[in-house]
Amino acid sequence: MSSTSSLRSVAASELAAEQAHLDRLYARLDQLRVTAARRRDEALRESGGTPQARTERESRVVAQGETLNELSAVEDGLCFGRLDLLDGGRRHIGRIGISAEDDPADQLLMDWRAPAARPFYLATAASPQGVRRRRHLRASGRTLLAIDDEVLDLDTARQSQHAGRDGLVGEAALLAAVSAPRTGRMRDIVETIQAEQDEVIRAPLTATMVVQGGPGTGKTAVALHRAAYLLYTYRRELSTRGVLILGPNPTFLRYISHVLPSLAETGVLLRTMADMFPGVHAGDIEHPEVAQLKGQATMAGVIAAAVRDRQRIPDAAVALDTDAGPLTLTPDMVARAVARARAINQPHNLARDRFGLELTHELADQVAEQIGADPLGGENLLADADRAEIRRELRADPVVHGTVDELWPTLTPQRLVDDLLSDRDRLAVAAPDLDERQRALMLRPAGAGFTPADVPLLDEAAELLGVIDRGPNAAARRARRREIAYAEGALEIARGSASIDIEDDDEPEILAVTDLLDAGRLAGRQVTRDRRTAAERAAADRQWAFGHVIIDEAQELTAMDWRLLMRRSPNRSMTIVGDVAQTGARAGATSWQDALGPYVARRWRLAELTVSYRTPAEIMDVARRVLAEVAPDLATPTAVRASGVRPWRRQVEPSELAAAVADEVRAELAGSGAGLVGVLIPEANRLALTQALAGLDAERVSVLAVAEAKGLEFDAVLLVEPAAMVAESPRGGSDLYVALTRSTSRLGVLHSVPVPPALDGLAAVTS
Ligand SMILES: Nc1ncnc2c1ncn2[C@@H]1O[C@H](COP(=O)(O)OP(=O)(O)OP(=O)(O)O)[C@@H](O)[C@H]1O
Repeated sequence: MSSTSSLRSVAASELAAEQAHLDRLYARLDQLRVTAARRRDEALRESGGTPQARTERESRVVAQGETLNELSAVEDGLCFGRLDLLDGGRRHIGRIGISAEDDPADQLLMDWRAPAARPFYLATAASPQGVRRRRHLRASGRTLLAIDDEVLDLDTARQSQHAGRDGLVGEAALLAAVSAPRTGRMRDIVETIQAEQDEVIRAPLTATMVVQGGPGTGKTAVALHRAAYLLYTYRRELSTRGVLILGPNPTFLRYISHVLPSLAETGVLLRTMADMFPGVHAGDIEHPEVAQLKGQATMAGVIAAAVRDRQRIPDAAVALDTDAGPLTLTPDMVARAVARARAINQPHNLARDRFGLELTHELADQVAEQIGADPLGGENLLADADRAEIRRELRADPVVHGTVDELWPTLTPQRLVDDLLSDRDRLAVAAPDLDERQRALMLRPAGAGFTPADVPLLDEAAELLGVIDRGPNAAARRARRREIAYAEGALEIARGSASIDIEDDDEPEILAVTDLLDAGRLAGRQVTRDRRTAAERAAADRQWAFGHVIIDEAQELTAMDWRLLMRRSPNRSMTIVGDVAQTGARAGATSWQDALGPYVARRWRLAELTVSYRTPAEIMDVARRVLAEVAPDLATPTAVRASGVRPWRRQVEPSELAAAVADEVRAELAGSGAGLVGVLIPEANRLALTQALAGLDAERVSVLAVAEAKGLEFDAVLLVEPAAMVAESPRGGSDLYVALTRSTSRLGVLHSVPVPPALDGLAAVTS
């Protein structure tokens, strides 16, 4: 039960007291900023000193700069709540923690991520968690506007006998937040996190957790707040190893990118799959069927076969004109050298030296045969030292070098994949299980750019090829990698033999070693002299092992994508966020167990989000009918509110469609509802509609195919020709479900051909 008090009904003294506290907080914030700026400037002014002193100084400049960023990011909504406890205590809750200048123990403001702030999100009248009253503060800038109180003490609640509005925490603040017009940038939800979301945000670091939830249930918001929570709680581990957040497309990354700084966090790498291979930007889009083929797990075998195919055994003997005289390289000699080089189980580029050595041995034996043979048929007359000398000479022989290059070339992943996808014969050898048509589909000209579906293939190739690291500090890097690999192995064993099954026990009482230590720490701290942040270093290092990996829209990932990501997350500390009902990619997931099973068996935890904060009840009713066809066993989330606006549909002549869409968009822009308009279209209509809408307010209007609208939201959505949208893809039903649920309040459908049956019930309007 909750009671809400507005500005008018709260005693003026109460407001004045809160404003006074806010004033004190802002004064302290200003003071902290001045101190951080002064320290940074002092460090900048210092000069000279030993290299170590310089490095330390630079780190201080970076650290103070980060502190300043954090302090400026919390200006708006610095303090948004207060808990009054049953024991008489009181805590103000805000975006960061602030203590009094003269007494660090005097906590003026509690960071929302601190354990003591948790009751702000969890306490209810039925389970008050020591809280008597929860207060939401609404401010504009530094001025307090209103106070919303919820009394959680059951006695007080009973006495007041107000009409009950149970279930949601901080209902007034929540409804205000979800009803506000959208700006095209995601906002943080720290003021109104709900209990089921809080469970996910504060789950232990080591878990592999899947967050399944329908559209608008806050999966993205929760994932971002989890990143902020983890960085706050496990700062030491994560500041060295970083957190990766993977999203579906650049528009989506732009949409969410400012949320984390406003949560006062850095050290996070935001990426799409297209950028997960350093040095390659996979910009091109390709046919969904090709992407599907490239996403299948069997492609790992195809890449392995492509690498083996580059370890060539000639069909016939080859004559070599070496400095030691003419020699004959037979297929048998090469086959023996290849077999011995493969037997050392090293990646292709690293095993190449061994191949060269073995080949030289074979050739040296031939030279020895020629010049050391005993004419009387006895043992070869050459001494070991003579043979060694022959081998040395052959190793330096340019003809032998050239032969090794030809038979076992040093390869980059880019070259291997490019050669494979642009050569019919190579593809036929490496992918015999694909049929002619499929291979023909995959073929493309040499040197054509890479696509996002190529990225995991490049990564697979890089694993199998190995990198010959010759840059500065290469030896140190190799040593470091060996240490981490060893440590990860040790942790994996510890993890595998843990007696607790995390599925069965939410709060394991016995700490496993992996709860205490990760490989980075086990192996010693990540190399420190590098001044870049963990995120910057991770971006440049293909083999970086992240401290935590967060994946949004994870249902879109293919089996090959998962392989890449699991390499970046050897400790499997992951938050995997998605909705299997919204899968658009043909090789995307329809079952979490199928996607994750190969890596974590059943050791993953499922959290479900059930309330939609975006889509109003009227639109959710329509979406429900679509979902019933797409995924009958999944439930649509419950809408947190109704908008009072009925979704509609209007049929027009095909020739009038583009103009009708433009008219509707203009009407939206001119209407009273501020905010964004999303025009969601089938690919086939893109050109006509882009032309028809050219010149309209680009800040507020977006014309997008469904794949581009994943994860986004608009105040009003116009859905164009849904039947074509459904027909365009084998996952068309899911696309329609995604499209319908992008709206926060208004939905209209414009079509020239009949709509899919699930939309028949929409109110039909004429112009
Ligand atoms: N506790 C909350 N308080 C206020 N707003 C919230 C809360 N949870 C979610 N929202 C808002 O609801 C909207 C939908 O959230 P979000 O985009 O994270 O959902 P999603 O589950 O990722 O959706 P989709 O599956 O469609 O991508 C956002 O505007 C978000 O800010």
